[in-house]
Amino acid sequence: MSILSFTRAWQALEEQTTIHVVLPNQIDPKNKLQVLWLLHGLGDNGSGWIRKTNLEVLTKYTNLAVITPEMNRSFYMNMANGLPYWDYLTKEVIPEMRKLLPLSTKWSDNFVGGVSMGGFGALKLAFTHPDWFSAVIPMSPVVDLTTLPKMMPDFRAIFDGALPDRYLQHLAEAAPKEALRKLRFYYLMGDQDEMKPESDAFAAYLNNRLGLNVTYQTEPGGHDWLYWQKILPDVLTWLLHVRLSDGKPL
Ligand SMILES: N[C@@H](CCC(=O)N[C@@H](CSC=O)C(=O)NCC(=O)O)C(=O)O
Repeated sequence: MSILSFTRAWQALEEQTTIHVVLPNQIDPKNKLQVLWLLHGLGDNGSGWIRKTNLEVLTKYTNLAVITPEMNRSFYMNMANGLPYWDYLTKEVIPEMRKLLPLSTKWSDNFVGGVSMGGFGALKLAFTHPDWFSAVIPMSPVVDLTTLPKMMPDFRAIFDGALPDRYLQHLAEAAPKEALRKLRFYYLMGDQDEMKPESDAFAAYLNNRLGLNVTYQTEPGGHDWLYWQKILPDVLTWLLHVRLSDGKPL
């Protein structure tokens, strides 16, 4: 595997960020790579996935590019008193990385996942751009923004006024239902995670109210990297099944 560390300035942010990329050794120029966009949580950065898991070893067997954008403490938003990270991600990072690397742009070849704040980001990307990804993997996602003050003392950098209630539900309800129902979700949550009751309810809402294809897996685990590094092999195995079930050679 190759690990690239890609640093440059971005127009939306007017500052430098570093994006980490895991690439397979064998790249066939005729077949563009399938991509897992893997999002980090609060207090972390894109390097977290590389430093705190065995991502490099696991992806040796998956022939997949993995991209971990740097999103700072943005909650995957254009911040009210900060930088427009959502625009940077959706209008710059994803299109630019696709220009620079041999990445497939097809819906069926793109997958998005993330932990905690990054799980929120993965759900937000799926609901706002359901035609960009075919599989969505929220791991211990924050699904209720009204709980933000408990975890993030500087939440006013993101939201000026009242915290949005049912933010993800509104996005999901506004998304084209046909496109949403084509997505496959693998939603993972630790039993010891304080946010589990919100996720139990949110996963049930996605499955039962919206009729989405959501596999909700809960097991012993907290809101931490011990749990996330433990579930990463399950995530990549589930993704392999999804990719193989599409009938394409990997
Ligand atoms: N109150 C802290 C919260 C930081 C924190 O615990 N972050 C978790 C992810 S939680 C959701 O996004 C984490 O994994 N941090 C990195 C680590 O290595 O522990 C704050 O305001 O930052």
